This record gives sequence, C-alpha cells and structure tokens, in this order.
Amino acid sequence: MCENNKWDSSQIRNYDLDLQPIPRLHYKDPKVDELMKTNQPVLLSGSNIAKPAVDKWTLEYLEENLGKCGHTVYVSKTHKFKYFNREKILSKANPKGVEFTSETKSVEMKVSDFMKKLKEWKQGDDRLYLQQSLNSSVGSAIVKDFMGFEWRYVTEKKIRHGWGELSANLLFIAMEGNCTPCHYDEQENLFAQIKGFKRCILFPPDQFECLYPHPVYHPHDRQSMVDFDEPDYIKFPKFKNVKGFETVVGPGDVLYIPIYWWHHIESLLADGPTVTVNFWYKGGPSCLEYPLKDDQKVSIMRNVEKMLLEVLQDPKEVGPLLRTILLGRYV
Ligand SMILES: CC1(C)c2ccccc2-c2ccc(C[C@@H](CC(=O)O)C(=O)C(=O)O)cc21
Ligand SMILES: [Zn+2]
Repeated sequence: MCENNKWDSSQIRNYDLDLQPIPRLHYKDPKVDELMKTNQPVLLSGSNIAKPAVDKWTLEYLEENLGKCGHTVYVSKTHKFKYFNREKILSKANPKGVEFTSETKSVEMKVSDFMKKLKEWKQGDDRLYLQQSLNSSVGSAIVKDFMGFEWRYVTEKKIRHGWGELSANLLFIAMEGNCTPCHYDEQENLFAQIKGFKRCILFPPDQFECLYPHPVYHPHDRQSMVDFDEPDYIKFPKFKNVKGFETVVGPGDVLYIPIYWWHHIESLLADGPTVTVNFWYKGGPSCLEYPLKDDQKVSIMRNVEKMLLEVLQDPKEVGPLLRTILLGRYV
C-alpha cells in the first residue's frame, strides 16, 4: 500500500477484506469520464479543484478564519463516528419511539476550543470530529478561497454525468485515527482531501446483502450493522464474502464516490489531524432502463421498506409480511 513513502501500512487499521485498488488517474484523463459514466469510483490526481485550500488551509489558518460562530463537533468515546439521525427516533414509522442510543453525540464548539482540544488530546480522551458547511457563516478569507476552487471542472462533470444540484460543500476536520464506519449516501460525492491522509474503503451497491444496513426507519439508516473491528459472522455471515475497493487519498487528491456506493473512511493513525472538503450532488433523474442498475434496486428496496412501515406502523410486522409474500412463492 505504501506509494509515496509518506505513510506506511502500520497507520491503517487491519480488516480481513478482499479489496482491489481504486484506479488513480490524472483528472484530465478521458478515462475519468468512462468510469464516472458507469458509476465507478476513481481517484483524480493533479487537479486544482480545491487548490486554494490545499495551499492555504493549515489548522492555524482555519482557526483564524473559520468564523466566530459555533461549529458542529461530533464527540465519540471510540474511534468510530457512526451517523445517527435523531429525526428517525419518533418518526411515524417508529411510533413507540423504540429506545435508541447513539455512541456519537454532537455539540456546538468554538473553533478555538476545538483546536485547543486537538492539541491537548491523548489516548483515552473522547475523540472529536468537526463538520462545517462552507457557506456564508464562515470567514471572508475562507469564502474567497472557496470561490477560487476549480468550479469549471466540477460543473462540467455535473452536467456531463447528469448529476443533480450541488447540495452541500462540507468541511471536515478529524483527529488522527478517526473512523467513519461503512455507510452509503444518496448523493454523488467529489471528496477533496486537503490535509493529511485518509484511507477509503468502498463497496458497490450490489454488496447490499453482505453489508446488512440498519432498517430504513432506524436512526442508523444507510449505515452497515457490521462492526468492521469485530465482525459478527454469525449474525452477518455474508460479510465474509464482501468484495470492495480501496485507496488512500492525500492532499490534492479528489476521490469520486458514486451515489449509493458504500464507503468506510479513516484518518491515518499517528499522522495528525486531517482536513477534507466534500462536494455532495443530488442524484440526477434516473429513467427505468432494463436491466435496472444496482443503485436503482437499492432505491426500490428503500421505497418498499418505507411503504410497508408507513402502512404496517409496527416494524416487527414487516418481516412476517415479507416472509408470507416470499416463502413458497418467490423463493
Ligand atoms: C463522521 C461525520 C463527521 C458525521 C457525524 C455525524 C453525522 C454525519 C457525519 C459525517 C458525514 C460525512 C463525513 C465525511 C465523509 C466521511 C469521512 O471523511 O470521515 C463521508 O462519509 C462523505 O463525504 O460522504 C463525515 C461525517
Ligand atoms: Zn458518506
């Protein structure tokens, strides 16, 4: 895995997974469009997409210019930051508000306090992960750098590949070793690495059965139930057969994470904090052409789950009803 002797394999966590490398291409290589057109991940190298950030966004600069208002900081007792959607707790699909606890909580923190905690952090302390939308609430210097991103290139890709509107540009500052467990998003993603190195493990949408996502009504919707650090092969036997892709992104790299592709992302161990900016685009209009694409099937499965929960109300009735439909008739 060691490519540019800036890091070594002792800095990535050891999972027993069958992984192939993600292609790394120059961002102007026409093969980039071949891969994007077929929803394949690709690592774009040598691009200036977020060049002003790569050149200027040191932690000191960010502390100075991120703005005085509070920023959303996630706190975790472990290295894992598993997304938890609070709105799902009392949604109509979960009327009884089944008790859910989240290992990750979010707090508002001044960037100066965040940076101070980053410097003083030691093993065993809670870990922090700052997330900030790059909008008018950040300082004017950051806005100016942001305007200097290579918008012509990313907009050309959005149009050429029929992506939807740009929904967000988020800035992430992670502690070394932080890990975002395996999940998928319903957005196209250009993941621009600014500072430090992140190991990215990706799985195509057709690995759904091997990754066992939480039910759609669960606050951990879209997240895999499998704990990569200690997989429970009894509860999740197909996880043993999962097949994926892997790369390590460094400053200036941009990774295309296609919509509905699973991704597990970790900041290298013992290499200091990392900074990332992502570009999330809504999915484009997808016409039902046959055979259906794997991500369309995931979307259909989500809609079936939502409809059944809507009408059955009680999540415990979904399994028996689907089993009645399936057994002896479809399987
Ligand atoms: C862990 C964290 C801070 C978080 C906590 C609670 C709710 C949401 C999120 C959230 C969402 C996106 C990311 C960035 C990235 C993963 C990575 O780079 O770590 C990723 O998944 C993507 O770009 O799609 C990180 C987070
Ligand atoms: Zn994500």
